[in-house]
Amino acid sequence: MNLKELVGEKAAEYVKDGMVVGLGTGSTAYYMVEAIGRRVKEGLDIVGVTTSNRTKEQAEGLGIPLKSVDEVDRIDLTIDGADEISKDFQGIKGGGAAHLFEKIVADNSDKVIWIVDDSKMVETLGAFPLPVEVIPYGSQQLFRTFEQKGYKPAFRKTESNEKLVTDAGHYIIDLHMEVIEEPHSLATWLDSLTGVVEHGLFLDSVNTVIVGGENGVEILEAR
Ligand SMILES: O=C[C@H](O)[C@H](O)[C@H](O)COP(=O)(O)O
Repeated sequence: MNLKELVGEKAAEYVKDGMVVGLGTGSTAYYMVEAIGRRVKEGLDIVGVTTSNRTKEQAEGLGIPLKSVDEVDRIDLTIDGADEISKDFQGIKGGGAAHLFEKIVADNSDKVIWIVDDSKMVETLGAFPLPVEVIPYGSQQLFRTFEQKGYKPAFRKTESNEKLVTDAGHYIIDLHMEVIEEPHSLATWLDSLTGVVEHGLFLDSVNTVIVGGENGVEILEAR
């Protein structure tokens, strides 16, 4: 079993009958969705809320009952992957371009679990490029603003070298900052920019991190 599968299966154990469960996106979340799908086939009674078209297709294929985020009062638990997690449990997400829907689902969840392998645990955020989801109209102007700040922006591209379009119809500009000393002030600044829909800084968001390493699974309580 690889580390992504290990943490995915561990996280699925947190899901109980009657829960509304946020289903994250990515190669690690994939295994969690598979594990929940197996439990649903065995009789687990839950409703899933997906965070991307990819996860929706996977969950539908597994027969997991689904509702949209707007059809539920509240989400009991969301399980998702992450791209980087700092010592104080702040995170970067969006490597799979799903962070807008993921943040909406996380913000409406009573509890959030992230599942990662230990290579994602870092001292300080920033080595992973920070995804910023932007409205196409005016996006070149935002690109210039990021360039002037020295953030080394790059539009996320598809394999055919087109600008990637997210599930919500936006572009992504990745910021290559190397080190993010003050994630909260950066988040406040990004939030203030017209045309920025959402960025990949998930601050004070996670409750529990399940980390897979060569010695097995470690469970870290963040808050
Ligand atoms: O947009 C994608 C999500 O934020 C993912 O959860 C994140 O990129 C981690 O993905 P993976 O488990 O594939 O490394």
